[in-house]
Amino acid sequence: MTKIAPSILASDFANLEAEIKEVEQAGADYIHVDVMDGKFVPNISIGVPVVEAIRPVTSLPLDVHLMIDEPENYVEAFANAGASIITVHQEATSHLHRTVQLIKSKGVKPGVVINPATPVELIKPILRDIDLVLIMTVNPGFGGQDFISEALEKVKQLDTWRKEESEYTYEIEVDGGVNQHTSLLCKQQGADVLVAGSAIFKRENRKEAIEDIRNS
Ligand SMILES: O=C(CO)[C@H](O)[C@H](O)COP(=O)(O)O
Repeated sequence: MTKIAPSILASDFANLEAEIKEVEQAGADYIHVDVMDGKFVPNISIGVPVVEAIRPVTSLPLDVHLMIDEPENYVEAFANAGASIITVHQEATSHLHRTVQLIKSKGVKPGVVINPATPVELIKPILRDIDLVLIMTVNPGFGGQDFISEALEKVKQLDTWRKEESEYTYEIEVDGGVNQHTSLLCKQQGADVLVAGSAIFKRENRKEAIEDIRNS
């Protein structure tokens, strides 16, 4: 069954605990946390204290997407705050292998994410070391953007590689512009986890929203 990771970027921050509990009850599999530094992406969102604050309010894995330059400097802080998965951008560090090993050493699952214009071949050497690959279908930084369908070729390639190579155990996650229509395209190419912000939190009925995305 396709996993659904609601992105709290689109939630009501004044009621974050209630928002998280509602999507957990509604069947979410991960809570997706978008961390932005105003440098790697042109926006600032949430940081370590928020991850620490939400850790006790849900039993779901916290899927922490670091949209920050030199993420290696913050791995320990997010691990200590309670991240279950830490995903770093290939474009944001000169030391991808070292950063992935650092995440693992903290007992956290490592993920690698690439922007829409980044070729998937660039991360092939790291695939056997990671638990998750995140394919961006928008340019990161903001919720509510249009889905870039060209990026789906990379989902298909990742699915092909993992069918050919038993050492690859990564989940394929897609993020950006995912809704009940675009979700079908993602699943058809082999995506396992779908991140959705606006399509879940901007709807009154979160259960229906999650089911519509999962069952499209
Ligand atoms: O990483 C992100 C933005 O950089 C968000 O997770 C993503 O954009 C989700 O928002 P939406 O579903 O509204 O597109």
